[in-house]
Amino acid sequence: MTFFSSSMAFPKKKLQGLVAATITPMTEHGEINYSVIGRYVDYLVEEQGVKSIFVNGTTGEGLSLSVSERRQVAEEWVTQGRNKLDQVVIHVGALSLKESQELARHAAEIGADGIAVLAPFFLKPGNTDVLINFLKEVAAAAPALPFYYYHIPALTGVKIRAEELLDRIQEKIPTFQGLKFSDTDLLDFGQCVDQNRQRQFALLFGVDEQLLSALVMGATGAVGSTYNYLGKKTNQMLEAFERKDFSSALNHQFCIQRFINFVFKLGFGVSQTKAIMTLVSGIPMGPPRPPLQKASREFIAAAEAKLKSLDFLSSTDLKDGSLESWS
Ligand SMILES: CC(=O)N[C@@H]([C@@H](O)[C@H](O)[C@H](O)CO)[C@@H](O)CC(=O)C(=O)O
Repeated sequence: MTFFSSSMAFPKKKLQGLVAATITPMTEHGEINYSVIGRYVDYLVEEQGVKSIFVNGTTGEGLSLSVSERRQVAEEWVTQGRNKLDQVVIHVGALSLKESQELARHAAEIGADGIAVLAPFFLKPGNTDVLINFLKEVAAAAPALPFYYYHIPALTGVKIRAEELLDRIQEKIPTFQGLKFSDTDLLDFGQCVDQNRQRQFALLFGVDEQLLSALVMGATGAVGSTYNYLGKKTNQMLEAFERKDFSSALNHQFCIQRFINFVFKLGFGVSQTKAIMTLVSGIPMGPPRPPLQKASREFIAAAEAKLKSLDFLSSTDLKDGSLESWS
């Protein structure tokens, strides 16, 4: 899956376009349901036009899985995605440096296209250099894999600005390839773009409801949870933006916002993402892992009605994901 340029031992295939932050499907008993991952890959590619994935991140409940589960999930996505997906990036961040390194080595062994790491969020790095040194140790465990920093300050509580990190990380981590920027601070994001004049790094935006603003600012791609089921719609927005039809792009973004705003008011997170994906794709995603709780029937009914009213879902699209099968 990876291209090597002749002058460098380092893979340079750019991660771009929409990247789905994959859900980890589970059985009703809370075990990982590996059996549906093949179908999930086909769904992303054929129905949503999404050809790259970000595995074991926030949406994938990566930090709620054991190391052995994370390895198996990564392996299944790489295996099922072979010759179908453009890029499979594995999130290998963990509180333990050793675990993170093990996962990074494993990602390299199985032929993943890149790794991403978030800031350790319990005993936190106190400043930018300390954070970069931690990331460097992980990156060094997979010296041939592109490395991405996963910036998600609202969840990690690590408020180090991405533009400061970008400024210093390049000389410390030779495999550094870019950022996944999951924050609404467009000043910080804009300053990252401003520094990236040669466009050598991938600057991937991670707030789906604000993607158009980030595209204007210079995002080179996007990673998010809604691309699992709104990938087709978001791709239409990207196409409109590409052809400089900003009024259509804005209409698409507003339509996506109407849905996200609606579910936000009901309470939206990984559990609800699992339920919506089950509903839209017909592929059972199962419950989340505790402490997260399964989305309620009321949430599903309301989300289903909204998806239909926005034309994101027709009655004929509903398969076994419909509310009738929701227990
Ligand atoms: C906090 C959070 O889960 N953010 C999502 C967004 O895609 C988010 O679900 C979306 O913008 C709706 O708010 C992604 O940035 C997370 C992500 O890419 C991941 O699962 O690793």
